Amino acid sequence: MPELHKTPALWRQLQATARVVLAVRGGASGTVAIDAVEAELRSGVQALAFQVWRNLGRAQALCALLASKKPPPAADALLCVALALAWDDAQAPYDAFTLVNQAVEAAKRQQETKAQANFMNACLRRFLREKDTLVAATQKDPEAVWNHPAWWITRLKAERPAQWMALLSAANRHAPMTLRLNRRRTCVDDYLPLLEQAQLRGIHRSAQIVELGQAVPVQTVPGFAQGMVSVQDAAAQVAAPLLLDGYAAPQPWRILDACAAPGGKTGHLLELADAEVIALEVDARRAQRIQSNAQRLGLTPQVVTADASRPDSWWDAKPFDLVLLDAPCTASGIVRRHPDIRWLRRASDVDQLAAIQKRILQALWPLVRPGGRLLYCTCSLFVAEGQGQAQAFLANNTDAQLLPSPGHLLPQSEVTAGVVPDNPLGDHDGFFYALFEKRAV
Ligand SMILES: C[S@@+](CC[C@H](N)C(=O)[O-])C[C@H]1O[C@@H](n2cnc3c(N)ncnc32)[C@H](O)[C@@H]1O
Repeated sequence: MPELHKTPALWRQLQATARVVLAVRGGASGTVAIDAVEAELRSGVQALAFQVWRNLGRAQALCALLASKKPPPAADALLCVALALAWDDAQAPYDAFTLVNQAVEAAKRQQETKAQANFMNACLRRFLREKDTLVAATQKDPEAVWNHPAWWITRLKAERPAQWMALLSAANRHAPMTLRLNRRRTCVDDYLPLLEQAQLRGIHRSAQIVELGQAVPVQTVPGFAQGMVSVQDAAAQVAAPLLLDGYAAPQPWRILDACAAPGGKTGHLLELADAEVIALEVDARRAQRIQSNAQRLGLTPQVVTADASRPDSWWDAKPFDLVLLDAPCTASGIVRRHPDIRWLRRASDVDQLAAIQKRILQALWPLVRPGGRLLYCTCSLFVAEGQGQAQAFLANNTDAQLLPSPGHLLPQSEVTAGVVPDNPLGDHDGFFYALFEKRAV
């Protein structure tokens, strides 16, 4: 008889989710930790883990009230998973009793938490009895209210006194699934009917941007396999046109996409321009993704695996017309898509990453030909990785001038003044853009 498809037991999913949460607490990225989950459990665990990260501040505060002594790491992670999923009836994927029963079952059935199963049972039963009082008691803890680490909240509050609450709320919402149309293969008029045939709602945002009414597995997006579309947030789609539009030097242009993997912006550049594009990436495994993404889109960048901050090791001394530097950053602007990031980062990462960004920016500037452009961007909300970086760069490089640039693209933003102005925009990730031109001598 054929085996009937069965959903894995919830206690197994909770065990795997707690392992993923523990891995991120230990410094692994959520994506890598979820990829390591066995295939049968993976999609369920991803949904649970995302919800846990969006509620982990509250769960940790509840855990501190319930357990006078912090349990060992594996038990603590499982306890936090149960509390994060059960504390709010409106969001809970299962009723609180089921979650508690299954979490205790999960604890009993694995070596690393077995010894704490009775203790966890006592904590979680008390939680069920006193839920409202306990939740109310966590209400004065900012980490519980905003579900971000305290250092992050403090930093955002200081940098954006008028917007920090809106930004933190936006970071806990779900992001839309946004497509970029490959204008070499389709256009809005041809593509929207394909979505309709697939019974998907497409919201037409611009010539190349279509937002889906609901997220679906990427393989089921019409025309994805045929390279008609890519999945890319609307803020990330600002990069290629910003760099290319209005650049008047004779073609073909020589373009460097530094820090290129997985190649989202490389593909966009090649969709828009007939140019020589060199896609540079320091991580060899990630560099392979540039190639496969470009292949799907029918594009041919030259992929080079090397360190952008060390041009002596890869540059052929031919200047670039245009350089796109999408620098490594805290990714604080894309936490709604990667809710683990806020728990992975440490306060010290901001300055460390800003120093790396500065080093790469300084190393690449001499590679731009006079009259050429460099677009600096990060998917960060923090000033040190955006406006601060751009201001320091302008102060240190008198041959650089700032062209009209969006500055910080903030979800839910209001306008504030500055050398690089903040930008008022709607529902997209947080990004920063500064476009520099090298004065012709
Ligand atoms: C923000 S991601 C780039 C995203 C990419 N531009 C896109 O649109 O798909 C930053 C990338 O820079 C790479 N990277 C970090 N340091 C680098 C360096 N020194 N040289 C080259 N690449 C680097 C990282 O491995 C990562 O793939």
